[in-house]
Amino acid sequence: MGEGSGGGGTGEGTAGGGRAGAAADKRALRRALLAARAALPQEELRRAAGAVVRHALGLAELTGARAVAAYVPVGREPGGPELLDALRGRGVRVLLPVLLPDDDLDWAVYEGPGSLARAGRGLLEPTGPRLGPDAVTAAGAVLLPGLAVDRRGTRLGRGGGSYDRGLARVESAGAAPARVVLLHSGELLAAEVPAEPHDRPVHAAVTPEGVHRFTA
Ligand SMILES: Nc1nc2c(c(=O)[nH]1)N(C=O)[C@@H](CNc1ccc(C(=O)N[C@@H](CCC(=O)O)C(=O)O)cc1)CN2
Ligand SMILES: Nc1ncnc2c1ncn2[C@@H]1O[C@H](COP(=O)(O)OP(=O)(O)OP(=O)(O)O)[C@@H](O)[C@H]1O
Repeated sequence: MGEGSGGGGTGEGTAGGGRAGAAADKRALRRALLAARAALPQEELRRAAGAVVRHALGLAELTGARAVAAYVPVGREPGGPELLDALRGRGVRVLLPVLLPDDDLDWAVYEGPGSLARAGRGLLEPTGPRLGPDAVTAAGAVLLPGLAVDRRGTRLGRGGGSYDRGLARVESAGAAPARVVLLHSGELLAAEVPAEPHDRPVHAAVTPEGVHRFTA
């Protein structure tokens, strides 16, 4: 069933339905989206951060969730750390990812701004006890990073397959938390994001404009 070892490979880059085609198309789309993020003015980033946090905190999907898997936005990612503090202030157990050497994710509980430390790749990660990769299965909702989503809810991530693996564990455990991606304006695409069999669509996307829900 595999697509060969390690996922790299040569001879891709041409359009066409195969999986190598989708992976190459994802890489090209990622580059374009990162370039667009890099061009966003500081003022827009500030405005977007506040609006995304506000809309995210209003999500019905988060009401009643005792644990929420989230992440610490870094660089030009939408949202801000206030989201984590606000959730924690509601008594929610906020789980944050710790990137493992193979790009899989471990998880630890968010214990406040002082409990984060700089890690590789510009990330801010929790310093508390690691709960193991299966800890994400306890989340009642998952807030995901992403670069874009299409109208079907297909999400484009950073390319590590980290969240794809986490969501596969969640599914194997029989859990079905809401999956919500946080994005900038313009990252809700009219064009389709190339989908691969391992991709799990999100239920909603939060942008500075508001919440967009997808029907499965
Ligand atoms: N804030 C945040 N945390 C997260 C993720 C994420 O996307 N955002 N991840 C989602 O899976 C995992 C980390 N995966 C990552 C994969 C690639 C790069 C990356 O390409 N970094 C650039 C430098 C940062 C930049 O874009 O400026 C690099 O290494 O060149 C970063 C994180 C877990 N934690
Ligand atoms: N459940 C899984 N188990 C193992 N590898 C996986 C799984 N899901 C995806 N992968 C691998 O991860 C790699 C990256 O996948 P993809 O480009 O879809 O990542 P992404 O969705 O952009 O990243 P992320 O999930 O971290 O946001 C692919 O090579 C894929 O085969």
